[in-house]
Amino acid sequence: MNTSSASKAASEDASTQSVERTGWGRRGTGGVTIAARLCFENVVHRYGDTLSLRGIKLDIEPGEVVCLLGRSGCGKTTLLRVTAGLEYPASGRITINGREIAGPSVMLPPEKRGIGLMFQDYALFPHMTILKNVIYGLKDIPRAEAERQGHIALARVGLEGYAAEHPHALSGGEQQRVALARALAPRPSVLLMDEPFSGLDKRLRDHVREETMAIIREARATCIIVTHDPEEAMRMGDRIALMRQGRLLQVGTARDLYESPSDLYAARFFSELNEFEGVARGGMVETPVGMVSAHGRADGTPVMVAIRPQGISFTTAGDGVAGRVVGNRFLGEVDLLNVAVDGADVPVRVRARNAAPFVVGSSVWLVLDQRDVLVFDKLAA
Ligand SMILES: Nc1ncnc2c1ncn2[C@@H]1O[C@H](COP(=O)(O)OP(=O)(O)OP(=O)(O)O)[C@@H](O)[C@H]1O
Repeated sequence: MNTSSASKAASEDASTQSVERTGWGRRGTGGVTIAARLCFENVVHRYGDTLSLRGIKLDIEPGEVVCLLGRSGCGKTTLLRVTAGLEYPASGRITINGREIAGPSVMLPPEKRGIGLMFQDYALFPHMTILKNVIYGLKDIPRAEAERQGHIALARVGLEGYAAEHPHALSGGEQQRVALARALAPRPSVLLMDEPFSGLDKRLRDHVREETMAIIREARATCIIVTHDPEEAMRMGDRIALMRQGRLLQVGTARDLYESPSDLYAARFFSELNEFEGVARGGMVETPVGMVSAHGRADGTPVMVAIRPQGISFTTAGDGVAGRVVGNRFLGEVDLLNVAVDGADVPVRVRARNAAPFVVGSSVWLVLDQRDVLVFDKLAA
């Protein structure tokens, strides 16, 4: 046995063990995917003169779920399309388990990459049955085997009774699951999902999202999920990759990005902010709602201070910064108040519980929780 067949045998052995561990085999719900490492090495892409990806570097661990987050037009879909083989990178390399799938020497066609792709609109064929939709990508195996695997994939997503239906007979959530079954049927080692829940209303979305995550974890596919929604990214991603204008601005866990955003742009993604300009003096920065640490910045350094509305609370008269309530809106879990304070051009936003007594016109005193204060160099803002 040569080295490569030995390692292949080893990985097959590993996959057999994982069959037993995860229970795929016992429940007869289909074979496992061998999770893959997906690496981007300086990937650049252009649409004519538009630079849509400006040197993407990212290593995704086998079985890891990375959420790609960013504003419209930042290049999320393009990165998925380049990975899937639907677009060519201008330069750079993409590898799966060290094997180049796109780069200077190789450009594998989409069907040879072992990648499943799920589109935002599900892209189901309306004239085909659910089973035919699911087995659409299984062209290289005999029809009977493809149908067997199609039924297994439908069982995996809890739609075994729907094989003979057509897409229009299914709800939005069921169509989403058909699309997921189709993406998983060829047992891809990498699964790419473009805004997979955006077509669903909020209540259904939470439910379908949890189900989908359970299926992805069970399938052990390495996964990139594109989303606009930071909370969705925090709920689903092992890591979040925040994109801006064709670049990865920051990659890390939800906690990394929330607590230590790389700049004001990244911070704005994860919460509403009160923003103040300031200057470091004696290790502190003065803001209209109190003094905050300058985190070691030299005197005279211009900074932007960002304070989350939930980091400002009310204290007893005379203990904090004086203000006057100019707005109070009940949001259910909390009240959102606008408070006018001296030195702030716009009212300060405060999120607080049990704030009903603070009606418009009330005098209040504000105090800061330093955990909700972020300070950035002004140049980086
Ligand atoms: N087919 C195309 N031809 C020319 N430019 C394109 C094409 N597709 C996308 N672009 C441009 O490339 C950039 C990245 O687009 P992309 O669709 O990847 O962004 P996105 O982050 O997925 O946006 P959205 O969240 O709105 O889907 C944008 O400036 C966009 O206008």
